[in-house]
Amino acid sequence: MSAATSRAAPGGIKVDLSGKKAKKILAQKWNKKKRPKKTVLEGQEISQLEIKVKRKLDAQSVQTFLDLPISRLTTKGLKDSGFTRPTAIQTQSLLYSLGGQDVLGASKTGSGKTLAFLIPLIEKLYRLKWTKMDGLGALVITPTRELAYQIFEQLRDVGRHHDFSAGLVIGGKDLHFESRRMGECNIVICTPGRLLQHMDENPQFDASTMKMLVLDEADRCLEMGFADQMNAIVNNLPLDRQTLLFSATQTRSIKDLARLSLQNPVFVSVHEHSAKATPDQLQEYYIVCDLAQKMSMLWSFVKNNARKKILVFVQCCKQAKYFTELFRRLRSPTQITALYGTLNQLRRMAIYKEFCEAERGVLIATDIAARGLDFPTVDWVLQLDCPEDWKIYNHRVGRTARNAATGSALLVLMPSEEESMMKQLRAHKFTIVREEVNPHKLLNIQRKIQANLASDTELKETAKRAFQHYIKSIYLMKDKTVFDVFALDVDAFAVSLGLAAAPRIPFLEKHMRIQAAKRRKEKLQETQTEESVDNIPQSKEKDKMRLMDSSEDEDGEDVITMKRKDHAIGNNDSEDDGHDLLPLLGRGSSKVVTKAAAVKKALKKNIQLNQKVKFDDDGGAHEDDPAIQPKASKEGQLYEGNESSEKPGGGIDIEKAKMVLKAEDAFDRKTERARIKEVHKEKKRKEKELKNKRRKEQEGEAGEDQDSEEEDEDVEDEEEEDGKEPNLDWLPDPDEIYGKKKSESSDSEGEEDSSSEDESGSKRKWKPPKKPKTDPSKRARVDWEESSDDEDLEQLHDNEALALQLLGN
Ligand SMILES: Nc1ncnc2c1ncn2[C@@H]1O[C@H](COP(=O)(O)OP(=O)(O)OP(=O)(O)O)[C@@H](O)[C@H]1O
Repeated sequence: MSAATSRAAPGGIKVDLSGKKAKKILAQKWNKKKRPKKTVLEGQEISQLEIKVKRKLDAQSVQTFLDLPISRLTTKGLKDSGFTRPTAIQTQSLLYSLGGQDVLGASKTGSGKTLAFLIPLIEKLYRLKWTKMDGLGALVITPTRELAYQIFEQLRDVGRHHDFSAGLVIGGKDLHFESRRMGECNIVICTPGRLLQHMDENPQFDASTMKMLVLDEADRCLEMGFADQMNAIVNNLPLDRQTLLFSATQTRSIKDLARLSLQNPVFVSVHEHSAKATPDQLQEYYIVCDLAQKMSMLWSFVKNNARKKILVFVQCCKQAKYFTELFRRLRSPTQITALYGTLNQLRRMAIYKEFCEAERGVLIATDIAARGLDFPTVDWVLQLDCPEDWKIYNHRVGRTARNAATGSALLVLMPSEEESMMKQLRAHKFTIVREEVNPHKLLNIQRKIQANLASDTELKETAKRAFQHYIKSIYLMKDKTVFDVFALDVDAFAVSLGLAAAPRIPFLEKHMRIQAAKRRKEKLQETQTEESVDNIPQSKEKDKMRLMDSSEDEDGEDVITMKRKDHAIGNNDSEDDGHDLLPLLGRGSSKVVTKAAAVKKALKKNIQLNQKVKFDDDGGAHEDDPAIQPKASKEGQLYEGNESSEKPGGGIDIEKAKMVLKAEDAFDRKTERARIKEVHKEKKRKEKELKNKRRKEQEGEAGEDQDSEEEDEDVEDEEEEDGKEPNLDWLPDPDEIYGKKKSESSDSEGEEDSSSEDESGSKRKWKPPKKPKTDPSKRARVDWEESSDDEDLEQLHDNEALALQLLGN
């Protein structure tokens, strides 16, 4: 078999055939006299094989691959690769697939499904006497690049004595580069995304000749959002093909796909009646620990198992990246690497191969490593973060204890995840033993982490992103019975990652705001229809909460720490029902209840309103309820006197009420001004008395003249105050300015006005004072004055509502 990749192929496999030179070689080989001779031999064998496959074989009679109707070249390849006895799934499925039937196969992880579909694939093309010139004969679709690569490697191994060309189409390379090679491939192993791209953009892609389709881990392809595309792919392939579909987990979606793509399939489920879902030799454990403990837990585990080969699963790429970088800085006692989707392809492949070859070490990976990957001799699978569901759990733990080897798996669950996840796992026949964490054995590395982050801003950024992406991935999880983002102690989690405080999580804040708004709208609609009086105090309470909450929202703080049992994304309203988000989001407080409406409702029910108590300067309490206080203005008194006649039929004359309110306001203002004036007068009087007393003591009679002048001044002031309506306090103080100028004149002669005379006492011509350029205090005062009008207006509106109540009595 030749491989249409640029890699050198071991074991006599012919390598990359492309370009003019390759075509020339191909033509020469084709013309060699040896070729027809070989074809005659092959023809004879093929005829025998055709007869054999039609015979009904008993699975019990199959001990080795030689017992099966498999070509000599394939059995030789199998033997050379170390495979002599087929596994259960291989025997069971080969009995049908070699005969040309469609097969839907399921078996435990590591039980040899890859060979179960590769052998019939090779045999099919061989028996069809497929040559390089016949184009595409078989297509294998698999979810991840690593898995595609692994299948490709196994194909090269077992098919080493055949003369087919095979190619990997997994992206990461130029589309034209792949296009050229695809035209020369008899077998293409691909990921669904890249295959679709070729179908859409590569005119040379021709699947019309195809005879065999393999869907490996098809359920994963469907989960990755390729359901429609997968259906489109299979519908565009020739109908006279054979289709094989294999997975360790059979789901509803896979059965739907099988219905579409397989014709009269044979269902081969080897371990269907097994008491345990996972390989018998796999030991499964779980522990419960808090999110903030996970870091120490991982470090302790790595330290204690430094001689082992460990695969660690985490929730997202950023975590894998951060943990790896951090542990390297902390001088991990063993080699530590990370495998995740956002790495470039070459790096991914290099890491994958490195871990395959390693005897010990730690690989921190996301779920791209969960399916199908066959890392040899993994001792431990540690699931630091809970898997999405039982299927992912199954695939993850399946990376150890493969093909009769032993292995152990440890699942770390948070208290909020335990009940629901364990229920799910037990329902699917996973036998997991709970272990207790020995707190004394946990190595606390928090200080070390913090120290590292303090000296490395890049690492700190990585930690921040790990935090945010983890929260986001939990939030996006479908199964809200297991994953409750609001149950997470984010502050403690941030600290455990070495961060001083929890970074903001804007998407979550936004989500919560949207949810709150939605609920408010719903509530508004509800309360509009049922004006239940019993709701009044609640509404008030909720309104208060809403206001508090909105401010909290804006700050973006304390959003996560509150508990909530579910938080469906999108429109899953029904799930939200019955869960209490009120304390934070003001759920149900959506109706904006005006004061007037509240008062009306209260009055209807004779609810006693709270009384506002005002304290005067001497600490005396006065009730400030306008309903109790008598009207002070003329208009008010008049209105009060005629109150009963003013509201015929119990109605309220709002215009009149407003007018009375205005008059009352004006009266209040006047009274207040008079009070202030009185206070000033009193103060000045006291000052004057004091001065007089002093002067009398010091100067005797001479002080009397001075006093009378001052007295006059005071009188003037008072008169001015009496007469002035507008407040002119904001104007610059002329005394201050002139005084200043006077003192400045001596310092800056040149700036002095030419009209001003010297200090000899001659008259100074008045000039409007320059407005000080910056005088914040005064400007602030002007602003305040301006805004006070608005406040007055607001006050007016508030008072209006109170007046309504007043009038309604
Ligand atoms: N007949 C066999 N004899 C010995 N070893 C085998 C045989 N068939 C497969 N193996 C080995 O068993 C291991 C697991 O095989 P394979 O990866 O095909 O399992 P799988 O069922 O596809 O697992 P998964 O469900 O995880 O994808 C591989 O290392 C493979 O080389």
